[in-house]
Amino acid sequence: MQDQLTPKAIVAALDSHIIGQKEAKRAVAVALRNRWRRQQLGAELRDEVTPKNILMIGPTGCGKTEISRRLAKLADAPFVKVEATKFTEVGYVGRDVEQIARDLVEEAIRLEKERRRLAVKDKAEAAAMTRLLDALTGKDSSQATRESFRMRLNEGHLDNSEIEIELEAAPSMPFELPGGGAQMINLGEMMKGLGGPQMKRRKMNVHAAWAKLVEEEADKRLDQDEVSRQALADAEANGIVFLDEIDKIAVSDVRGGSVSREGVQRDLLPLIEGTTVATKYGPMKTDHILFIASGAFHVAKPSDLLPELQGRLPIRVELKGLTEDDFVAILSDTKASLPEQYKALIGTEGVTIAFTDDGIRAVARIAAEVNGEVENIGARRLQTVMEKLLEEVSFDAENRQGETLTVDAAYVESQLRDIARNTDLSRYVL
Ligand SMILES: Nc1ncnc2c1ncn2[C@@H]1O[C@H](COP(=O)(O)OP(=O)(O)OP(=O)(O)O)[C@@H](O)[C@H]1O
Repeated sequence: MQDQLTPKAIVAALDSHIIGQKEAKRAVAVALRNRWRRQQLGAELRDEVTPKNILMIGPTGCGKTEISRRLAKLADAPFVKVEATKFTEVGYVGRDVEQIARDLVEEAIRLEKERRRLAVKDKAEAAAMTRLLDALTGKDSSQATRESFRMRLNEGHLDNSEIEIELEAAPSMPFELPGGGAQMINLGEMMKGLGGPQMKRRKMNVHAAWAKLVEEEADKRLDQDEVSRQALADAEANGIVFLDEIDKIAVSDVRGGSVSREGVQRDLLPLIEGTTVATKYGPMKTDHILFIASGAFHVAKPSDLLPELQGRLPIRVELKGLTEDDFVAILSDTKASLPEQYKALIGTEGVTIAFTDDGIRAVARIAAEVNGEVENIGARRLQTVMEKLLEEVSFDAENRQGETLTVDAAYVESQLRDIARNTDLSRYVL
């Protein structure tokens, strides 16, 4: 799978979700491909090749996070987003930036469990069904009773019935002791030594109970040590960290109380240059994490960053502010676009929504106008505009079953024109 993710294939996949921003897409595509290329090298050279981190420069809401998140999803890579300014807040101390690496490992654990749960799904479901039937019919119930309940369960008839089931009380995963990630105790193992994990009775509906039981049975079948080992390796080799608002820590002028911006840059540096962070799953090397830093750079310039940091973000790409035409394309040409989402949601109530081309154009125009007059929040504006546009039908849908609502320019005007014209009002509503 990974070997088919050539830069062109990656860009094509990103194109179905993100309009424009060609340069940024190419940069992340090459960065991802370089990871695969590195894996093909001999061990000696492989260690020498470090990622070329990326600095994305562009206004808010133009696709910086979206490109990075989609890239991670495509590569099935662990991904975390952090606001760089978070570390300038009062109460933060230097070491806290290491939390970024720990969060990345947690994310890798989640992904690894998800992959492995799939492999044990059939067995876990069978065991969960036995426990569910025990709870519903009693352990000694006849085969016939169990069969009839099994059928009703499978058909979903019992989904909303309340049931009491026994679930593990303590999580069977290692936890961290205060004062250091390297020390750890495996609570699950300790519990086993004491005669198995503690169970706790809980009431919930059958639907929720089924999900919990399957998860518990799947986790029992996972080798937790193996999960930790794989996840750690995955975070080290494939992790992607998105560092937002890097421009806001570019000028070292904050005094009095909060951590200075330059201080935060200095703290981040070892993480980006490559260091080892103690996590509860073991030490993690950060050398090969891909960092994508991003910012609008309206005031500060990339050259205001510490020289060492500039050197660690060698690939610079500029993303453009989005225009009305881009908004039309975002609404019409992306996968699972907002209009498609609303159509499907309202469709569940038996109401059909039909967007016409001039309706879409009108939404795009209003979004662009409000961005120009109030504040430019990029494509995020489309969400507030669409929400307001369809507020009435969203609320009323149950009384309009069988109807078709045509969203054309006239309808958009009627719903939004007054608000859009009134700058004060649109400041609050759109
Ligand atoms: N070029 C684009 N094509 C399609 N959708 C976009 C585009 N740019 C932004 N969006 C949509 O707008 C929303 C916000 O975008 P995103 O989170 O990428 O902003 P950003 O550029 O990272 O801004 P910030 O720096 O403020 O986080 C997302 O829901 C995204 O889907």
